[in-house]
Amino acid sequence: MDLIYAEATPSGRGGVSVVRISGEGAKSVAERMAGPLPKARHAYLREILDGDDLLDRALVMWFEAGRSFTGEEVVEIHLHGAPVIVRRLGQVLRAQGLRMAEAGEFTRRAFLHGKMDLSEVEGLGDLLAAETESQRLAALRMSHGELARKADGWRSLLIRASALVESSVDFADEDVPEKVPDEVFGLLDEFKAELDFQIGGYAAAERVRNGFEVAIIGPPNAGKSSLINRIARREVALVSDIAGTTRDIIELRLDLRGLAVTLLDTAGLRDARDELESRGIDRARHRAEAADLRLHLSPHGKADSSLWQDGDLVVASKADLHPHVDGLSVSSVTGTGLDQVLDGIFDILSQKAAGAALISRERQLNALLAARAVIEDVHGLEAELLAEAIRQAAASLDHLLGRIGAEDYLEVIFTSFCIGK
Ligand SMILES: Nc1nc2c(c(=O)[nH]1)N(C=O)[C@@H](CNc1ccc(C(=O)N[C@@H](CCC(=O)O)C(=O)O)cc1)CN2
Ligand SMILES: Nc1nc2c(ncn2[C@@H]2O[C@H](COP(=O)(O)OP(=O)(O)OP(=O)(O)O)[C@@H](O)[C@H]2O)c(=O)[nH]1
Repeated sequence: MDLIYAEATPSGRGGVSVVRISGEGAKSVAERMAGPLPKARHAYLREILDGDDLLDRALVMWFEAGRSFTGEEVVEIHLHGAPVIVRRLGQVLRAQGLRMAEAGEFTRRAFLHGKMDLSEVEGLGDLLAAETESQRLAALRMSHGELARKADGWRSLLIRASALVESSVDFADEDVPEKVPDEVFGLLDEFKAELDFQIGGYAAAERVRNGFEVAIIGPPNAGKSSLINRIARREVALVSDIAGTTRDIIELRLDLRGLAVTLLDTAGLRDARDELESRGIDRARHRAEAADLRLHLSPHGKADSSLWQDGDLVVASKADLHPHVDGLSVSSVTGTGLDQVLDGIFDILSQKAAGAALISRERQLNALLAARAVIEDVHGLEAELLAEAIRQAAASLDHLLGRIGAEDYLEVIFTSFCIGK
């Protein structure tokens, strides 16, 4: 594989810029510029030379093939963080025949050399995209192989089951119908329970990864836009005392005490006065129905019964104008009650988040559903068919970890990566 390089740190001015080189010969490329680098994984402060020209004084280290992030020989040059220095180094490297890496190419090489499986690559992608603590934690677990280790455990169950089935075939008396040992079904039931647990917790994990949706709904002029503005601490939605101001849905991405949440401001619910308002209300209803939680907002703290779902939150608005009512109330003018409303949302969503599985992508879900489907009705199957079902379940696990069929998927995932990762 050819030698590639890229800036690993974000481009621009900063304290330090790291340029990474990967591929066979990376070390000699670096030694030509920086002098001898005797020990792998040791940082050397060196003058980086372009011929006789001093390019920078930098920290340089190398990693031997097989013991690096990509699995190839890797060099890191930690330069002063000025774009002009990075640019100059790039020129020198290209002059030596190196090529600038594509987005995700270092990680792709790590995958190709078995340093990471597909779930770890996905976890790394999530980690780089994480905006909140819960996203960071879930991504970190995934990128450190937690799902991969689980899947290896399941694979061991299948291997044991498969060995038991084989032995029942091998030693069966020709005249007596072979009997599959009960233990096989015990193992498969155990596997099935693990799959069910992950499949059952997929939706919550997906929400943690992509964010929960909370729709603020209520009659016109209830103060929905004012509330979302107060939470955003800026004017994301227009506020007016004209009923029916909000028509389209306005989204606000929030880090709510570590959870990623999208708040939706929606059109006030009433019999629409015109076509445009009517379309806005339809939209509001659809999004509200599909949301993870509805916050019913109105001056008197009444819920909209046509959109009510168990566990919804009811909040009285304009608390500065109205006497205290039972339950939650908020004033977007004074801010009274705002923390309690946010706490209320957080409590409900964090309960949902607590049910999160490890799998959080549709691709992962599909792999597990496929495994689940082939072992659904195995009880009483004869040995040959049973062995085949177990093989197929194991193949689904191979899909999960990208041992089969990863190529197309990698293309998709790496387009979301930066150059240098
Ligand atoms: N300077 C620097 N910092 C970094 C990275 C990096 O590449 N360079 N990372 C890049 O993402 C992350 C750390 N991840 C890394 C993962 C594996 C290896 C590595 O060398 N693995 C070898 C050796 C393992 C060992 O000796 O324990 C291997 O897996 O064989 C290095 C960094 C975050 N910080
Ligand atoms: N006193 C007081 N007035 C408020 C409060 N919240 C909103 N208002 C006022 O109520 C009116 C309607 O507020 P909006 O936030 O536009 O209400 P909305 O629910 O988004 O209205 P639609 O877009 O018509 O559905 C505006 O005049 C706001 O200034 C509040 O907490 N206290």
